[in-house]
Amino acid sequence: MSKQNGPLSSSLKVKGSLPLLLNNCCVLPKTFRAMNFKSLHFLLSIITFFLFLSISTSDEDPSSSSAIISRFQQYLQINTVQPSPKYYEAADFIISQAKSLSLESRTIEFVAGKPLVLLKWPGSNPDLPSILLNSHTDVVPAEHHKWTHPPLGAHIDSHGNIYARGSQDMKCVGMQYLEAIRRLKESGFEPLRSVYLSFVPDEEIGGHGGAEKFAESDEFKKLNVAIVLDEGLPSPGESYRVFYGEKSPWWLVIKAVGAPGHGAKLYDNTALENLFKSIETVRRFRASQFDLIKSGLKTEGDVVSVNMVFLKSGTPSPTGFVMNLQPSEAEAGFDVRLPPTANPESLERRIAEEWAPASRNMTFEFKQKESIYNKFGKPALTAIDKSNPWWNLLEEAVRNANGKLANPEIFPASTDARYFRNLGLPAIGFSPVANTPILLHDHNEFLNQAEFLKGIEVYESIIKAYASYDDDKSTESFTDEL
Ligand code: MET
Ligand SMILES: [Zn+2]
Ligand SMILES: [Zn+2]
Repeated sequence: MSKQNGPLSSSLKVKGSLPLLLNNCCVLPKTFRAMNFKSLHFLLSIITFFLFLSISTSDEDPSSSSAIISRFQQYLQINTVQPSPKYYEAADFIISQAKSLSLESRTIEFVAGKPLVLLKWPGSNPDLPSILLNSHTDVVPAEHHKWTHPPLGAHIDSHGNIYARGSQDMKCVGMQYLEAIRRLKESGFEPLRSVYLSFVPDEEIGGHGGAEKFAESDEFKKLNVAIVLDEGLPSPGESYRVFYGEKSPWWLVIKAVGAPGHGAKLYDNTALENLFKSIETVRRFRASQFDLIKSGLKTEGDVVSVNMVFLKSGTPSPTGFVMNLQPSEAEAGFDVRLPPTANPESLERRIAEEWAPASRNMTFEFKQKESIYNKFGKPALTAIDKSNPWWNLLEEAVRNANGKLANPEIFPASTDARYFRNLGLPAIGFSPVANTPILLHDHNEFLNQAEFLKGIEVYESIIKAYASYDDDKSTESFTDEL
């Protein structure tokens, strides 16, 4: 099920040849007098060679900004687009990064063909609970022709914006973790607690073959994790958004049936008429929830969101659809998300009685339906007060990196963090990306390279604070009290 990825290897660092070059320069005047033209030419060639070597090797310095950005681009260029992500390419890339950082690595396949890469930076006190930095390797599809730059190209424009699917969601975070560790190692920092990094598959299709199985596994138990960090959202402003809970996805399909007939005939009880009545009811509910946000009475994280994501009906023909036949079946799909404060029973009643009433022969099914409660029957929320030392450490660490946290929120969509919160573990959603429009799942997703680099410093500060935190009571209160 799981395999080690070979022995640890130390990082290979190519240094420039500047000292040698300077030595050459210093002896130049004296040597010059004693030289004929041929040997002078020879000496100049050598100098030019070392100058060239110095410039070209400084580009290869793994800590340089250009090397960091180029590694990010490489990861973005790997096609991990759902529904056919090239997971092994991503795994190979991550393992090669781990080797260059002397991190231990392991690949676990909870589902065949869906590797999860687990990296470890061992702490000096293995008895202390560990830190888990989670990120998903898959990305959602893109409509290539609607992008200004190809979604797998990682093109950098004149403003330094890197265009790619996954640049915000969430290959950026995976790479920022690794680059922060690179910097910490270079600074000589040694963690007290072990730091694990999990690169998981399938988040974008529910996480069932990835984080869900991982969180339930014995392998996970053995890691003795105290705190999980996972993705957040970019912040359009200066302050970093941060999340302590999230909405639960209910992916709902409503089905209508009705009498078929001539396309020219007006009659009652057609499938599409029945479906339209439901769609109108859902639309009114959606507007009522949205109005609560618009009026300022509630925030995005407090309301139920519902959006229609597909409509399916009609009788196909070689030229499109048959135009003079009213279909006998129709269905619509809705992405519904419930905040932790929702009343799931009341929403389910609403669906059965108003959105898909049996009185109109309507039926419904859930493609996904997750509880808002953790396994202890309590809302799956991470404490954001003094009772949670990890929260205070995060606030302080971000401040130390000259960043500011916005007020903590409920994540409006879903992330793998929910599988860890379900265990009663604290999990914080945080992407250190500010001054950036939110373009997750949108066209032209991009991230500015300067913002990406700044985020590495923020993680450096967080990982340092977390991995140094010396209190073995840090997990006790989280398993059953939330
Ligand atoms: N992160 C994705 C989303 O929120 C997939 C989550 S699975 C419900 O849509
Ligand atoms: Zn994501
Ligand atoms: Zn996503």
